[in-house]
Amino acid sequence: MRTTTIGCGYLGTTHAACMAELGYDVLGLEVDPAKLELLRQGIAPVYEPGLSEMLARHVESGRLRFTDSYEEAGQFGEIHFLCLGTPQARDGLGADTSQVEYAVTHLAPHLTGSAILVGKSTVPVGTAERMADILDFLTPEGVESDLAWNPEFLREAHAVDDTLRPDRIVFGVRSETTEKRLREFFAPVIDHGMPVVVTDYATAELVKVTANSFLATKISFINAVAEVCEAAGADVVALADAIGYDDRIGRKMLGSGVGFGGGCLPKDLRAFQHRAGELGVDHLMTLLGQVDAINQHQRDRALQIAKAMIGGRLLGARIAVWGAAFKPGTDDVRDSPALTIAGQLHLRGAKVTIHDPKAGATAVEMFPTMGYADDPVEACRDADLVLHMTEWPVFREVDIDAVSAVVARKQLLDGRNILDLNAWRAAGWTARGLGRH
Ligand SMILES: NC(=O)C1=CN([C@@H]2O[C@H](COP(=O)(O)OP(=O)(O)OC[C@H]3O[C@@H](n4cnc5c(N)ncnc54)[C@H](O)[C@@H]3O)[C@@H](O)[C@H]2O)C=CC1
Ligand SMILES: O=C(O)[C@H]1O[C@H](OP(=O)(O)OP(=O)(O)OC[C@H]2O[C@@H](n3ccc(=O)[nH]c3=O)[C@H](O)[C@@H]2O)[C@H](O)[C@@H](O)[C@@H]1O
Repeated sequence: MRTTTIGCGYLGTTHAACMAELGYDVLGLEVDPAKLELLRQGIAPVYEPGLSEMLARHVESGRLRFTDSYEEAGQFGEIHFLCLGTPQARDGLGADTSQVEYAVTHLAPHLTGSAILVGKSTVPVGTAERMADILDFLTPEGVESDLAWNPEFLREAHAVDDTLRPDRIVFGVRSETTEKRLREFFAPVIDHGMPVVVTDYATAELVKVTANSFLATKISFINAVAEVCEAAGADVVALADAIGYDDRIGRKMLGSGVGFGGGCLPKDLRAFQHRAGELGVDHLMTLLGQVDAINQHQRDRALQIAKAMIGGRLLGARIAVWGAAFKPGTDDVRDSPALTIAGQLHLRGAKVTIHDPKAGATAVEMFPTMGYADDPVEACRDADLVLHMTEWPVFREVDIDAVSAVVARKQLLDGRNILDLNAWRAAGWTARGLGRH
């Protein structure tokens, strides 16, 4: 069977390669010429563990191809996945759905046979209904079309595995025929006992933003508690372990530190906040606003602590920053706490040197004027302070003596509350976390 993936960024590239892995003939559509060129050569435009090998293999075999033509995509297959970006709107908190709307508008006139458009992008509730109206209006006579919303829950750094083995699938549909066809399409993924939730458009759209907002709330909650721990002399890591043993709470997403970033959690939280406001649900709007504010505050807090550690004067101070990606396992620096904090220090006159195992190139694109080093120890040469901002394993495994030998002052701030502070202290360092002993 043939299928298309419209929009080949972090989500779409993984989706396209994984659908080829499941045995489908896949055509990916991407409008960015630089990305398209890479994709056509079988090179992933983003770093994601396991993705580049899979992509190269399927491009080589011809099972996976790429185009920038909506006409070709419309005629290629009958199931079309919409993986377009939905960034935060330039003029407010809401989501910009123009890429999705463009795709539906340009794909619909070229559809053939009996086509289904399957939205995977994260959108404000009400978008699918609107897209279905556009689709109905633009579908050529004699062609059958339908729209489904199938939100995506994959995590970057685990994207391939999460796509091939998701923990649930949600289908927002308006017809049983479409549900049946989607179940058939996803049959290789729908494992025995894996929950499949079939629902309406609005619920499917809301499941996605609710899930991300809940995860964000957990993180902001523990970070707010970390500040209490700091004030009271308690340890937030031991606290999170203790509450996490309760199954009803769980330890996941209770990692404290500089907070959440990335291309999704922050913008989805804000878009949901905005939509809740539009729908007149003020309590939710206020709650989500607080979650966002607490998260932003973690970055300021880390900045203030860093400044205090070097005696209050950033101008001319040398600061090593370990990590640029918004989390380990990716080269994605969108709304990254590490890069935001590094950028702020740089703008205030500090000489910042960053090392990130995979996100160096994407970070340079965003902040070309900061310093970059090829390894964690080199980043620390002559540093007055080392900031651990993204918890790549290489930073946990670093040779403390080697770092001690190159720094100007032995000072460490662990912004992810994950390093063994006592080991650093034993080597003569002033080492601190956020809300931690
Ligand atoms: N990145 C992730 O881990 C996840 C993302 N999502 C959602 O999936 C959607 C896509 O996210 P990402 O892949 O991260 O965004 P992205 O920005 O990396 O990818 C979007 C891609 O679409 C392309 N594009 C833009 N306009 C186009 C058009 N008119 N026609 C064809 N292609 C076009 C862009 O050039 C880009 O490559 C968003 O709604 C996001 O919230 C959902 C779950 C996970
Ligand atoms: O919609 C999306 O794009 C995706 O957003 C998140 O996935 P992702 O952004 O890849 O990363 P997470 O692992 O959720 O981490 C998000 C941020 O929270 C931070 N985080 C995570 C966990 C934690 O305990 N503490 C914490 O600060 C991470 O450092 C990172 O900055 C969700 O986990 C996915 O289910 C969802 O599909």
